Amino acid sequence: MSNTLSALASSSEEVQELPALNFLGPPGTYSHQAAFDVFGDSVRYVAKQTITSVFESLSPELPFGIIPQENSTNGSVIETYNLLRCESAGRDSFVRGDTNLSIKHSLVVRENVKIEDIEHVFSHEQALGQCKAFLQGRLPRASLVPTDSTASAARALLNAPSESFDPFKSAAICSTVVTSLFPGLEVLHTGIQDGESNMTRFYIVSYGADARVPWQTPPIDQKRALIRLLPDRDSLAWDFSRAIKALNIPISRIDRRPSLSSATFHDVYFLEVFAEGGEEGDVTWFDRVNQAVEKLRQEGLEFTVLGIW
Ligand SMILES: O=C(O)C(=O)C[C@]1(C(=O)O)C=C[C@@H](O)C=C1
Repeated sequence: MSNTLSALASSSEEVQELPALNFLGPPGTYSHQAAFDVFGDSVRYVAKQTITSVFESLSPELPFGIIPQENSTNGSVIETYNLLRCESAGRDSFVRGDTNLSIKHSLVVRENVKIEDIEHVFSHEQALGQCKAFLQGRLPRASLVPTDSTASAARALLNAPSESFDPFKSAAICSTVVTSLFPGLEVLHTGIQDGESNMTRFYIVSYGADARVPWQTPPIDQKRALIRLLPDRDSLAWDFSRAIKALNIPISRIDRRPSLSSATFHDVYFLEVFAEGGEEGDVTWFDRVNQAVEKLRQEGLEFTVLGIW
């Protein structure tokens, strides 16, 4: 896996012709690995610095992307839901599928750094949140520093020492893959995530609802859709069951973020719906979702379909 990821980080002419897929870089992030599992060598991988820039860079030239959506230990990825609040979601960019990756974190240091030397631990805030027990048990006094990604935290350890940063007193939490991509780093501990199973789910996103997704290993037929709902009143005075009754379709999860309006306690809701038992019958999943949201329209509720897959 690591060799393949590093090969993909280089850009041959053949690769230049493949459809581009934005991922949270640098190479070696979990987003990169999750993308590689489903797209293999069918896309050109374009590393972006943040989850926000993965999403905001979607365009006819950079039509595909992958963004983390939730983790089984640490919960929803807030940056992703904040992006899904924007007007461009459901107008220009759409969710086209999802994929899961089992996440095994390692504590990585610059060669020869010992655990007793570590004063600072760098990583993406999701990874820091997924390793709480290890950090409290083994590095209770270390300061925890959030970074744009797990691999960028590891790569930063190779920087020269400066007044504000000492790589010889620092560690990163990331995948072991990173040590083969960035020589000079070594693994101190593996499997440091809390709990036995730690899984992150990612959304595959595209520019335009119809762009053909270049799956190499397509996920099994998923029959899901994501609907963004915007109540007209403040969320404390709003009866959510109105929307659930109107939709009348199985709902697997509801997420909620403050809306982008300036009204106090005005929240936006994200409802992920699914076809029970993969059922279809005479009506396609696409039509079923559209019929369900038509009921929301009849109720006078404001909504946007962010993706049907
Ligand atoms: O930083 C990375 O490696 C990422 O791909 C991001 C991310 C996330 O935001 O959830 C992805 C999977 C893990 O849960 C930790 C971090």
